[in-house]
Formats: sequence, structure tokens, C-alpha cells
Amino acid sequence: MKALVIDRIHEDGIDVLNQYFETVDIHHNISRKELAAIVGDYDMLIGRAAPATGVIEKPTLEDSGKLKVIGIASVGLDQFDQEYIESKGIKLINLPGVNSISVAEHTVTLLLCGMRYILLAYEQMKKGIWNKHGFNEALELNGKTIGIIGFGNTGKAVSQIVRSGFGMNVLAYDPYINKQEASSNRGTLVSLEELLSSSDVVSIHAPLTDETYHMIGEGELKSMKKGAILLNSARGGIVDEDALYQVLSNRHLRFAGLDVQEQEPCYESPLFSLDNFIATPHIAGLTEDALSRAGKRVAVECLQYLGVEIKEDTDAVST
Ligand SMILES: O=C(O)C(=O)COP(=O)(O)O
Repeated sequence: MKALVIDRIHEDGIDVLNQYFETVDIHHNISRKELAAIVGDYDMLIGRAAPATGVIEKPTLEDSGKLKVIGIASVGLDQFDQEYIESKGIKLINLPGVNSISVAEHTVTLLLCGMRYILLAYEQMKKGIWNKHGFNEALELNGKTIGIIGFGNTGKAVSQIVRSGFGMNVLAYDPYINKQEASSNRGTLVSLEELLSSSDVVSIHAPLTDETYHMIGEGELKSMKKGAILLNSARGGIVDEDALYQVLSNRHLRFAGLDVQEQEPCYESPLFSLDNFIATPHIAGLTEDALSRAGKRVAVECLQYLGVEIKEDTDAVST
């Protein structure tokens, strides 16, 4: 059997693949055209949620040959034409929850970094400015309210950190869960309107779908409390960036911290000119821990799908 790896997968996962496959080909910078030409020679294709090739859709899989399974060593499925993949008889495997802790910890890092002016203060220090009283407007998080949009694995992990670590109150908006599920994860389920108007911090942890595309637009941003904070470590397309620019530049929002942009890679943005905006290049889920776990798990789950019996000593963490 043959496996094709088209994105950076942790070496622990590649080790698992090497144990079971005759051939494991690794092509990190393959173009869509090249992929389309060779994909049919492989039983398994392994990639990431934001594939280096861009969206995996019709032309790429036209000649899918013996391809039986596509494994994604992360979570989001928005870059995959799921219906088409299914119609070709190919199984798509992703790993819900595999990087939740990493994404949640990164989200809280963005929150603290912005709230305590870490980047601005250090930039000034490097310029020889000792601005001791320039950041007195920072607030404590204790007793404040965070509103979490999308109360799945990552939303719940954020809830856990900010409640037990900072004593924040947690509101949750998620049309797919009930009150009990929210409360057993330390959140109070509310409508989107109530969440936006009552939260000091709003953090997005929903998938990008037709339903969530630009769900946070001008009206929603304006309905947030004056001085509130917006965090997005989910998908860029959920927030209308032009509207975000407006509410940041007129200081309706205190700041925004984004790990994701509508267009990625993102090399420039009007948002970069604002001193109340911070961003990272879609790295929230990328830690050694999450990558190793995901690499092993995606390999094992795809192998199991192909009916391969996994040796007992194969180390696949099931978190
Ligand atoms: O798990 C996800 O959905 C992520 O956003 C991480 O994306 P990546 O696998 O790094 O392309």
C-alpha cells in the first residue's frame, strides 16, 4: 500500500505510516495540478485542515484511482468539498478535539497579550521608552464575562481555563448544544444577541460554514459592549474584517486578537496599522504536543479504516 503526505505531519505520525506502508511519499509543496496527476496511485492521502495545495475539490480528485481515504491531521473541514469526496467513495477523516487544548491556550495568550499591552510595551522598551504609566487602562479578567461562540471542544477548553484560572463568568452561544451541556462545562447558554451585548470578551470557536460566514459583521460588532474585546482562533471568514477595522479604529472595541484571517496566507491588512490589533499566522493549534498526537492519530485512524490491524505497541494517543 502507498501513502502520500502533502502537508507537515509530525515525524511520530510518519513513523507510524512507515511501519505499515510499503511507500510513504512526502510532497510538501505539491501543486494542485501535480496532486491531481498522482493522487490516484495512492491508497491514502494525508494533509492538514488548511491544505498547502488549497481547497481539495473536484478537479484534484477527478482521477482518484485507488484512493480510499483522506486523513486530516487537524480539525476544520471547510477546505474540503465533502460531498464530492464522498461521491467518489473516499472516506474523509478529521480529528475533532485533537488540538483543542493548544488552541484554547493560544486564545488565552492573545487575550492576555492584548489586555496587558505586552507587545506595545516591549516595542517601546526596545526604543528606549520606559512607559511605566502608559498602560494603566489594562483591566483584570477576574469577575469579567467571556462569551464563547461555538461551545464545542475548543470553546469548552477555553471555558475551563478562564473560569478556573481567572474566575471569569462564561456565556455560551451554540445552536447545537442544550443548556445542560453548557452548564456542565461551566457556561450559561444564551442567544447570540445576549452574548454580544453582555460580554467583556467575545471568543469565536465555531467552524466556518454557510451559516457562520460573516456572522460577526457590522451590526454584531456594534452591538458588543463599548471597550469589549474580540478573539478569533477559529476561521477568518466568520468575522467581517472591514467592519472589524471600523470598530477598532473608532475604539468601540478595546482590541481584537486573531489567529486566523479571511484570506490566508495574509501578508498585509489594514488591521496591521492599528495599535489595538494583534494577530498570529494561524498557529494556535500548532504545538509539539498537538502535532505529535495528531500525526499518530491520523495515521492510525486511516490505517484502521483500511482494515489494517494495528500492533499493540503502536503509540496512538486518543485524546
Ligand atoms: O485544526 C484546525 O482546524 C486548524 O485550524 C489547524 O489547521 P492546520 O492543520 O494547521 O491547517
